[in-house]
Amino acid sequence: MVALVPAAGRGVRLGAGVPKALVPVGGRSLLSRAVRGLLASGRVQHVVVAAPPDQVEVVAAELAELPSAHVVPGGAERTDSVRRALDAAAQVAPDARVVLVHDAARAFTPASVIQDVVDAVEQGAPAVVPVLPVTDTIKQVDDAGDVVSTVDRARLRAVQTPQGFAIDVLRDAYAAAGDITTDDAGLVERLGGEVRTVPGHPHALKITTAFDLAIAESVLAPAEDRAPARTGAEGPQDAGEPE
Ligand SMILES: Nc1ccn([C@@H]2O[C@H](COP(=O)(O)OP(=O)(O)OP(=O)(O)O)[C@@H](O)[C@H]2O)c(=O)n1
Ligand SMILES: C[C@](O)(CO)[C@H](O)COP(=O)(O)O
Repeated sequence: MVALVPAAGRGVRLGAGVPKALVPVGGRSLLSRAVRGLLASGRVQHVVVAAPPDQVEVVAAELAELPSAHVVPGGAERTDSVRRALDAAAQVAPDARVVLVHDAARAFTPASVIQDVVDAVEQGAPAVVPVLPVTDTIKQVDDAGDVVSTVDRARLRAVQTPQGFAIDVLRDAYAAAGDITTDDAGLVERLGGEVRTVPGHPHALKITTAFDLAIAESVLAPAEDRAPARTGAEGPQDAGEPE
């Protein structure tokens, strides 16, 4: 089993000043956590990471402890990064029949989600995505931002990663891809391919904004990695800090 990890994004919405994949949470980068999570699932033997093109050596050093992780330069769009990793997978894992595509930004995805996706592909589904029901009311608006309608959310799902594929299905989808898409299963859909869903998990959220990062630091990072809680015995706090 080979997993592709697109990690070449800049993280503009996070605004951390470094590529998002290299942002640490609890002393370990999002990328390192995502790759270790895939390997710890017990279902992934090889990982191909698409790094920001100017950070390939930095990313390789970040993953140096993980000999099953390989690093290639990513591209301008997520689709370009996945395509480059998929091409490299032919050398890294030539016998792989199943491939996962997993955002570095979904660094806290539970092993059970990874295992469920792999199981569904191995049981014959050509493409599998983990999903969550939409919990907010959804409205469609016009160009002015005025509400046009309220969408029936009963059949809406928010899509996470890892997304799993029979590797030939993903190769065919990328060979046919004309435009960029926001997810890989979208390319399979365009070819009329079947895409199955399995339950996702709130912890598999995509860390996109500073708020998401705060959630990761305070809730998702293992307790031993978190900054110690204040006891009140540390002495005076910074001026201006709320009591
Ligand atoms: N050219 C790109 C753009 C995105 N990604 C990866 O795709 C995943 C999902 O993208 P997103 O979370 O939107 O990351 P960014 O593109 O970095 O975010 P932003 O749009 O805020 O810059 C991330 O792991 C990101 O590194 C990638 O490999 N190559
Ligand atoms: C692949 C993905 O994470 C599934 O939700 C998502 O589509 C990525 O989209 P982004 O706009 O590039 O963050």
